[in-house]
Amino acid sequence: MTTTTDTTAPAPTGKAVETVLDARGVTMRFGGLTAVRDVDLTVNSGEIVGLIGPNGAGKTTFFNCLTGLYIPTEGEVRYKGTVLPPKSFKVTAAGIARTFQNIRLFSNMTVLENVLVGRHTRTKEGLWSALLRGPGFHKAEAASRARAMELLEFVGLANKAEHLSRNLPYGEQRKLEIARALASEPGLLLLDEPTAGMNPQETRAAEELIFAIRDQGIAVLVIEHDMRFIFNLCDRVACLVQGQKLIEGTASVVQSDERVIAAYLGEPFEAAPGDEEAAEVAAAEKRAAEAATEETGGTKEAAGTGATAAPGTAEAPSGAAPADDTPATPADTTTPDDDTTPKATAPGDDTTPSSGPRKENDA
Ligand SMILES: Nc1ncnc2c1ncn2[C@@H]1O[C@H](COP(=O)(O)OP(=O)(O)OP(=O)(O)O)[C@@H](O)[C@H]1O
Repeated sequence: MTTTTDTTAPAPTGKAVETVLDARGVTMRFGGLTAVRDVDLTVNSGEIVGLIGPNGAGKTTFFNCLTGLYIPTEGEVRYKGTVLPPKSFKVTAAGIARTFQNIRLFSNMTVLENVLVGRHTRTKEGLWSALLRGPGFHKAEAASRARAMELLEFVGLANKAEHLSRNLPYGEQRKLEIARALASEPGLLLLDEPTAGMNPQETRAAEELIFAIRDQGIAVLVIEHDMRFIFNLCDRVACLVQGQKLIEGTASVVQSDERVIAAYLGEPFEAAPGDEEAAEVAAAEKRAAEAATEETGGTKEAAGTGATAAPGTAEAPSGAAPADDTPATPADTTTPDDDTTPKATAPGDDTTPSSGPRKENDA
């Protein structure tokens, strides 16, 4: 095993910085579509690195290339110096764990059982041992349960160990996914939109949890659309646009980059009316409608109905539930399904993310 070690910069812990993940020239093509093009990315020990980009930019595809779900068309991925095997369970065993954009828990299992499933790559007991249930099996099982409880304590779910996972609120299901990923004792944790569908309090708690994970010596690579979250959290951020890495740097460099702002928010439409103009139009329409009512002697109610409908205040689209806010279904943690199917979002889809880069952020 060759280990890539960069000793030029000391890690926060005082230890030498080690390159945990080294992705070089990763390209992933699906027929004629190049979802990821020649992307390089490293994650060092002690780091939290963010991966951002508009919908369809190739972030999840890149994650899938890192975790053995996809074999990159070109390029190479190394974990602590060793080229990763092209099988997701082997990647997990090597030391990379992940969570999914769409929660994938075993909904009919308890919270504790879900974490125990995550430990399978770290337990040596085989089929015969499990069937015969000898002393070795019981000892290993007790150790696994103890570790699983420790992890539930760590994420704040110990008091719900015996609950069915499907009964947990959404934010807690996401925490449970993280606990399950940690159960494989990874050196690198990949989080795909960990705060999707969370309220601000849950998002803040998730931020604290990820800092705590980093403090335990686990490097983190996180995809997120919530820019405030990502710029608060990450030591470094890389932005993908249409499969290519547009920029990589510290939060302050990336969040003030005009290309990132343009890619995320879209170029402002020059003639777009501001709030003031919209209010003026609304007032003018109201006056006109009132005048018309007086002339025709129509009812006040009728006038009000038509007149007060200011442009842009037409019935707002109903708050779309997060795409992954569906009850978790039993799924093999190593055999995901959704991520292997093409998504509806086209490359370059400029759907505005939930929040854009915030300059006021002091990250
Ligand atoms: N298995 C697949 N087969 C064909 N095309 C795919 C496949 N997986 C992803 N794609 C396409 O690759 C492009 C990148 O998709 P990907 O899901 O990686 O983007 P993303 O940045 O993660 O988007 P989002 O933020 O919406 O999750 C999209 O155009 C998508 O339709």
